[in-house]
Amino acid sequence: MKMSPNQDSDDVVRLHSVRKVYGNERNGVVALDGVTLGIARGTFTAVMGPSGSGKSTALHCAAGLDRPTSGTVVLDGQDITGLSERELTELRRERIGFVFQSFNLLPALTVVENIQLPLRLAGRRAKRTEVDDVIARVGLSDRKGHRPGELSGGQQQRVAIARALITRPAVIFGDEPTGSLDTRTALEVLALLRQAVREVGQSVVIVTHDPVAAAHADRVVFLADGQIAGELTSPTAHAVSERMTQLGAWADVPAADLTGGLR
Ligand SMILES: Nc1ncnc2c1ncn2[C@@H]1O[C@H](COP(=O)(O)OP(=O)(O)OP(=O)(O)O)[C@@H](O)[C@H]1O
Repeated sequence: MKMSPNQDSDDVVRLHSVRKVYGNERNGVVALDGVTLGIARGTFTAVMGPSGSGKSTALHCAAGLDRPTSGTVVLDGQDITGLSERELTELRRERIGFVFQSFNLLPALTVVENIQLPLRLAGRRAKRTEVDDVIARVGLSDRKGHRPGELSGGQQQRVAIARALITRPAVIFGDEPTGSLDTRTALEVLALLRQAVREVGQSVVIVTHDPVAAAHADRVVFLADGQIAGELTSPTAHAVSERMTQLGAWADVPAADLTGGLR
């Protein structure tokens, strides 16, 4: 395993000078413009920022779903920037968990089968106790044989969380994991993610537009115009909203100026 010289050993993810340009450098869209960011292991991080600020791109680069144009990404101690497609697929399958806004469950499979799927794909046999334990943790022990279509949105997202937890990944990435849930269900899902961080030391990184969701995190990192535009630790929903308002109001100011202005 290759460690980057700037790697903090407690960082489960580290982006170093990550730049992502869609299209070519001259006419393309600069989605990330030199992002350097470390995510401490065993913490819950929320990424926020105005629409188009590069949040999803940052998450996709960190998770090996997208390749930076330049810069490096170190995940769980491994520089993933130079990996082949096959190696990236394996990495995503074995060391990363994903929770999406749209749940992405397989409709023909039962709850248990959906949760076992990542282990099966990795050629591992799921121990029944392991699966039972994770199902109990998300509170779906009485729904094991149901199919996704027979479950509420919140229950489906809980299946997705169980599926993400089953491989004990280095990091769970969530792209708007509560985006399609009502307030109360969203809070339940956030509490589950929080619990995974607290009880098993899971590392979780989510992108969200919701200050209440972000307030469940240990740390909120703000992006604006593809650059880091500040952060909050132990955030409150109010403080997050205020910062978002400032970022929106200052949308035409270069992000470099914002960083100074916010501190
Ligand atoms: N596949 C793509 N091709 C071209 N441009 C893209 C592509 N994906 C994203 N972009 C552009 O890159 C910039 C950052 O997009 P990104 O989706 O990362 O932002 P975001 O902060 O997640 O936005 P939102 O909050 O609206 O989901 C935007 O200007 C977007 O239009």
